[in-house]
Amino acid sequence: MSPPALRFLNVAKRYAQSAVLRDITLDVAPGEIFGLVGVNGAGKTSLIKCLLDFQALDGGRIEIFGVDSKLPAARRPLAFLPERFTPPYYLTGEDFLKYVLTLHGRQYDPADTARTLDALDLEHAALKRTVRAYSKGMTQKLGLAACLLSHKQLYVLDEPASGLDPKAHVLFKRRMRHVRETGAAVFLTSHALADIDELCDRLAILHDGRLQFVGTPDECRARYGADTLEQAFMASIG
Ligand SMILES: Nc1ncnc2c1ncn2[C@@H]1O[C@H](COP(=O)(O)OP(=O)(O)OP(=O)(O)O)[C@@H](O)[C@H]1O
Repeated sequence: MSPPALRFLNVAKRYAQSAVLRDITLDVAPGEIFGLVGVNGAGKTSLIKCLLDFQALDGGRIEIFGVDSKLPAARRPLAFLPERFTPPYYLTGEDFLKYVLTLHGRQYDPADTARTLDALDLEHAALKRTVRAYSKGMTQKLGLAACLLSHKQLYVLDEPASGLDPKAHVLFKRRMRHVRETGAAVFLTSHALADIDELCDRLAILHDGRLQFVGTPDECRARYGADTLEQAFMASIG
């Protein structure tokens, strides 16, 4: 049996004396879109930083396709979009994509790039401009394009729809479904519960450092006797 795309096993993380993650255990399957939700400061970005080995764990273990996430090789099948994506301002969009693809060990493919830009509604001419001239939404689209062009098996996206206009938002969700069809896994955070409901196969609610719920949106509503995911979320965080 193939290993999960992501496995968190009894993960614990503290900052000084303050526990931010306690006993987090969770699997994400290949071909699954998984959403992590929680109030500001719940620990979502901290969990992602632990997964990427940007921060050391205080307990537990994280595996990426069965490999300990502390090993650099574990992160090879993964593309990551940070919460505040800020590419080097002096590069053109095209230079940035070429640079990232080099890091991923891939050739720059103009046809693939054009398709990906269309899929995110980023005008092709923008690639010739330096990133300093980009709006917030354009910058976010560039970051998403860089991830998608890597054609990885796992996408870790911290608030990927942040700053996207309504059209790009719709196109982004369409693209995520396409990614799922290829068998890749997506682990994303979002504050937009409507997106989570529409897009995610399963979600986890992180609160007070613990997972309060893990399951499908329907299971979440049923668990809390709620009509909407918003109501269920509010009930889950008490
Ligand atoms: N490097 C750090 N040192 C100390 N405390 C930190 C550090 N990084 C995060 N924290 C604290 O850990 C808690 C969780 O932060 P984190 O950024 O993981 O939350 P989040 O769920 O991603 O929040 P948001 O939804 O606002 O992005 C917060 O209380 C934050 O202040």
